[in-house]
Amino acid sequence: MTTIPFRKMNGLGNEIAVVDLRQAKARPQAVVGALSAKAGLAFDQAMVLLPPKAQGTDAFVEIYNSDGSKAGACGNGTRCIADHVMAATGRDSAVFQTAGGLLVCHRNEDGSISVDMGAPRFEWHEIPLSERFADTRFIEFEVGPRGAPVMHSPAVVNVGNPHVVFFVNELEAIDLGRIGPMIEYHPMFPERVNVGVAEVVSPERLRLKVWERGAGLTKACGSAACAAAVSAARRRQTGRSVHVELPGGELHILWREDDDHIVMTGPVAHEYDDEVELDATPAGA
Ligand SMILES: N[C@@H](CCC[C@H](N)C(=O)O)C(=O)O
Repeated sequence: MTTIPFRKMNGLGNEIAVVDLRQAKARPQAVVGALSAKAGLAFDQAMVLLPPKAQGTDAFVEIYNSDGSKAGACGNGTRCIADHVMAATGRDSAVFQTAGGLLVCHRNEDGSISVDMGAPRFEWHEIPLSERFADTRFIEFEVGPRGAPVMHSPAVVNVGNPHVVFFVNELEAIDLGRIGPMIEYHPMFPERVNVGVAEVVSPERLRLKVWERGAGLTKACGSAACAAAVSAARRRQTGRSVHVELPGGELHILWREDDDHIVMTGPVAHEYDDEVELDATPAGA
C-alpha cells in the first residue's frame, strides 16, 4: 500500500485536486482512479505534478478530467498548482511544462494569480473539427429544431484544448445541462469539445456558462473564459481586455497584441489536504 497526499483546491468553484508526484513514485492514472473512488471527494480536474523535464520549469504537468480523460489545458487548475508551488518555494512565480507547451505564472500584489496561457489557434484542423471551415469565428452549426435553432453560428478556438462558444442574448434561457452533452459528443468535434455559452454585457464584460468536456457543468472554466474572450474580440463584440463573469466568480482575460498570448488572472482557494491509498505497483517497479 502506498499513501499519496493530495491538496483539494478550487478556482472560482472549479473543483481541483492537486497531486504532487515530483518525489513520490506512482502512476498518475492510478492516483486519479483512487481520487475518483474516494468517498466525499468531488473534483472536476486532477492536476498531477511530475518531475520537471526542462530546465527552468517547476514540474511537468498532466491534467485529468473527472471522467479519467486527459486534457491539454486547465486555466483554473494552473492557478491552483502555481499557488501550491509558490507556497512551497516562497517565490512569486512558477513555470510549468505540459504536452502543449509552457505555462508561466505569477502572483500579483492583490494575491490573484496570472497565467500566460499561450497563443490561441483558429484553423479548423487545429481545434479540431471534422469539417473544413475557412472562418472559424462563425461556423455553420446549430442546436435546436430546424428553422428555429436555440443557438447557432458559434466560434471555435483551441487554447490548449478545444472550445466551441455560442453567443446568445439571454444566458438564462439556455439549458446547458441538457444540450451540453449533445454538443460535447457531436461528430463535428472528433476529440469532443468544451462548450461555452456567452452573453456580451459590454465591450469589457462577458457572462459565461460552461459545459466542460469530461466534467460536465462546472462553476467556472478558465480556458473557456479565454476561449470566449478571444472569440468575442475576433467578432469585434469586445476589446482584447475583458472581465468574464462565471457562476463561481470573475476572471480577467487579456489577449495581448504584442505576442498574441492570452493572460488569465483570478483567485484560488486552498480547501484542505488529505491522502489516498494505492494498491498499485509504483511506476518504474
Ligand atoms: N476547468 C478547466 C478546463 C479543463 C479541461 C477541459 N475539461 C478539457 O477536457 O479540455 C479550466 O479551468 O480551463
